Order: sequence, then C-alpha cells, then structure tokens
Amino acid sequence: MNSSSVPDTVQVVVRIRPLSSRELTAGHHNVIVQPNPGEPRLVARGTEEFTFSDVHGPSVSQEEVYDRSVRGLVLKLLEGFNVSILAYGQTGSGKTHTIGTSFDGHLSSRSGILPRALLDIFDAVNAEPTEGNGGDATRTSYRVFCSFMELYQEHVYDLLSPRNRYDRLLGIREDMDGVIVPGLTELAVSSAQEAFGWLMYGANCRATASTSMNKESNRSHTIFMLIIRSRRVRDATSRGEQAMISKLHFVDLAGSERIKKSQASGDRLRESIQINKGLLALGNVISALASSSGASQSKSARSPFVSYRDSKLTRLLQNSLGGNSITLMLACVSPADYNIEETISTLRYADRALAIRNKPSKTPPSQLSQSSSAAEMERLTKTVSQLRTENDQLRRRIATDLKLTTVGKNGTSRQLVTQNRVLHSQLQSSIEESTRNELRASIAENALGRLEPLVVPEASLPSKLDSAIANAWNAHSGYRKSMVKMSSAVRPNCITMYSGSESCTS
Ligand SMILES: Nc1ncnc2c1ncn2[C@@H]1O[C@H](COP(=O)(O)OP(=O)(O)OP(=O)(O)O)[C@@H](O)[C@H]1O
Repeated sequence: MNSSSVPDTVQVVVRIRPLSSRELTAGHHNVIVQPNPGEPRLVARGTEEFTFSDVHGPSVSQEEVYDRSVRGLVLKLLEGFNVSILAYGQTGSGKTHTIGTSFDGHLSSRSGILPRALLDIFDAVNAEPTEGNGGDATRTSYRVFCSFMELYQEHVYDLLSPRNRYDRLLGIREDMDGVIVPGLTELAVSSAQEAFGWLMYGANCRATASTSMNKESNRSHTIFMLIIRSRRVRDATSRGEQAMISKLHFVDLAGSERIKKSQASGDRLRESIQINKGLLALGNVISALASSSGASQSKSARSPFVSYRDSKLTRLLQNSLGGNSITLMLACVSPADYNIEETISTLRYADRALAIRNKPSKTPPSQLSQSSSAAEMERLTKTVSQLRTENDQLRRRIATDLKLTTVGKNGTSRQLVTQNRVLHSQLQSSIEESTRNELRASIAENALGRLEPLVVPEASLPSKLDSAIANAWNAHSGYRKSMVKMSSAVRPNCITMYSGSESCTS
C-alpha cells in the first residue's frame, strides 16, 4: 500500500466455489485445501502451495466476499480513483455468480458484488454532506453514468444501445485519456435501482450458450462501467470549480476451457478458440507486467515489452493492468478433483498477477478555462454543421437511387439484375459512410458530455448546441432507417450486416 492506503499492486483474491450437487452425486471430491481458514494460503492437490491477498472458501457468502474484499476499494471511486475488478477463471468456476452480472433485480443473499457496489455508491453519492469551513462552505456534487459493453469474438458491442445488433458494433481508439470506445452509450443514472435496470437490460443481450461445463456459459467478456463526474463547489456562485472523473470497471471474463474436455464443436468451438486466444494474450500481458515489476525492483534486468495490442481484451484492460487504476483480480476456481489442472493453471496465473504494480492516481482535476471551452464548443458546432451537409448529400443520393429502382421495374429482368447490383454497391458504400458519420456524431456528443460539467453554465450555447446535435442525429437516424428499408426493397436480405451466434440479434 502507498501512503494514502491505496494498494499499488494488483490485489488478488481467490474464491473457491462449493462442489455442485451434480459433482457430489458423481462422487467428485474436494482437492483444494485452506489449511487455516481465515489465512490467505491454500494448498492444491496436496503439494502446491499459494498465498494471495485473501482466500474465500466454499462456505463464504456473497456478502462476506463483498465486505472483505470489495467495499473498501469501490468507495475509493468517490475520492477520484479509477477502480477495476476482474473475475477470471475456468468456465463454470463462479465468475458471473461472484460479480453478479446476471442479477435479477432483487437484492438477496445470492446477489453478487456489482449490485452491492451500486447500492453503496449511490448511498454515498446521495448522502455527501456539505463541509463547512467558516464562511467558505464546500459541496461536492456527483453525476453518475453507466455503460455496458461486450467483447464477443474480437468485436465490441454496446449492450445499452437501443439499436439492433449490427448497429451496436463499435471500434476501439486511443486518445489522451487512454483507450476509448467511441460511440459507447453512457447513460445518466441517479439511483441504484436505475442502474440495476440497465445492468439487467445489457446482461439480457450478452452472448450465452449451454455447454457441457456450464448450463449457462458466457461466451463473451463483459465490462460494466460506472463513470462518476464530481464537482467540488466552494459556494453557490463560485466559478472555476474542481471537476474530476473516475471510472469503475466490473469485468466478467469468459471462462477458459479445454476444448478436448468441453468437446465443443461448430459455433461453440469457434467461440472457445477466440476466448482462449484473448485469455492467452491477457496471460502474456500479466507475465510481462509481473516480470517488469521485478525488473524495476532489481534495477538490473531490462523490462520486457508488454504487448497490449495483441487482442482487444488486453487493449480494453490496459488501464486496469499496469495503469493508474486500483485493481482487484478475483480468481474463481472449482475445488473438484476432475478440474484440478484448470484450477492450478488459474492459481498460477493469479500468482503472477500478484506481482503487477499499478500507479493509482486521482484523475487530475480539470480546470478548463472558459475560453478553451468556448473554442471546443465552436469546433463541435462546426462538426454538427458538417454532418448536416453530409446528410443532405446522402439524402439526395437516396432520391436518385429510388428513381433508378422505378426505371428498373419497367425494364427487362436482365436490366433489373444489373441495376440491382449497382444499387447494392451504392447502398453498401452509403451505409459505410453513414456508419462513419454516426461514429463522428457520437464522438462529438461524448466530447460535449465531458465538457458540460466543466463549463460555467451561463450562456444558452450548450443547450443550443445540444439541440443542434439532437436535430442532426434525428435527421441522420431517419436517413439510415430509410436506407435500410430501401436496401430490403431492392434486394430483400441481400445485405448481410453481421452473422454470428449471439443470443440477442434483434
Ligand atoms: N460460490 C458459489 N456458491 C453457490 N453457487 C455457485 C458459486 N459459484 C458458482 N456457483 C454456481 O455454479 C454455476 C456456474 O457458475 P457461473 O455461471 O458463475 O460460472 P462462470 O465462471 O461465470 O462460467 P462461464 O465462464 O462458463 O460463464 C452457477 O449455477 C452458479 O450459481
């Protein structure tokens, strides 16, 4: 721990799930032993010994896991630190159960750490007291937003978007803030109940399937994110207040699995290969970071290269591993004899992660001057007007395409086929152009959202700009709808947007 009692190494907590009734019936037995319950040490297969930040045995409740290992870290979020909690482990080892990604909306003894954290955070946010200091009162106001994304077969999907599966597909980019997902939906939430609603909405859309190892196995990695924008105000009329942004990530990783053992085939096999590839890249990053921590301490060996760019998973987790975040890794394991190879592999992986050093720091308070905010507003206004012009041009193209279709209907079938092909390729490029516009509009919206808490709310410019963006966005959405309608009229089902085996495709 550093001076302000913030852990500067990755905290690694092991959770051992109980044997399931199926395993007990089949006569499997426990091969993971915690010699002294309460001590963070365990012995696997009678020979291999490990010591972690903490160990939760099979009888430890969800509430105790949260109280002992999570609550303290999560509340650091409100002090301005970024916090990441990752659940890692073999398929069926209890990651989703522990995180609580499949929360049903009712808090009970079975609820995982995510809904419990949401309750604590909103309790604190809504109860932040006013600090009096003579005549100079200070008050902190918070605005909370949530996002939920899924990484399925190296594609990032926005789980909170109201759009269809294809339109939920997003890219990854790097900017001054690190790795970002432009266009990811960020929804303002003011209570734990509201956040529960979005958690359930998104979880319902993630890719799951029944496998031989788990009745309801997650075939993707998911990241639920809570973003807190806080503003410390000295008094009601104070300007140039301190603004801070901190982020909490809950990462429910897909389970590693041995393909020979799971006997996966077809879609399940393809998913398993991608899952294992992402987890292998994560393992390499963990090893490199652990070695570089050792190297920096010995000051002799050269630090190995950390290959974050090998997979989208490692890019998305870049800040959680080796970045400025306070990170907790929950290594979930099965105690059953038939899973011992996978359990030992998870424990070794977790043991490496213990050596990773992060540099937790508060996101520097932004004190944007009014002039730089105004310049940014001007830039965004220009972007909106550019998008409007592009929309007009695209609308004109659609009108021309429609005329062509009418002519085609009166011609021979050969002509129709040729025109159909031309239209198809025009539509494809229109759709691509439109998708690019959509991304840019989202980036502009995101940037505006970030600026909003920092700008002195005096002029009507922000609201004008908001409505300009909304108008451009509406026009843009209307245009997209008509284009998609037209594409099916021209050649029904001819454009395959995306083909996959997700459970949520509408
Ligand atoms: N600590 C626990 N106490 C009681 N039941 C548990 C515990 N951990 C896991 N389970 C049960 O074990 C089963 C598998 O757990 P879960 O779905 O969380 O595994 P997973 O690691 O997320 O699997 P996958 O990677 O395949 O998605 C579930 O039925 C879950 O309720």
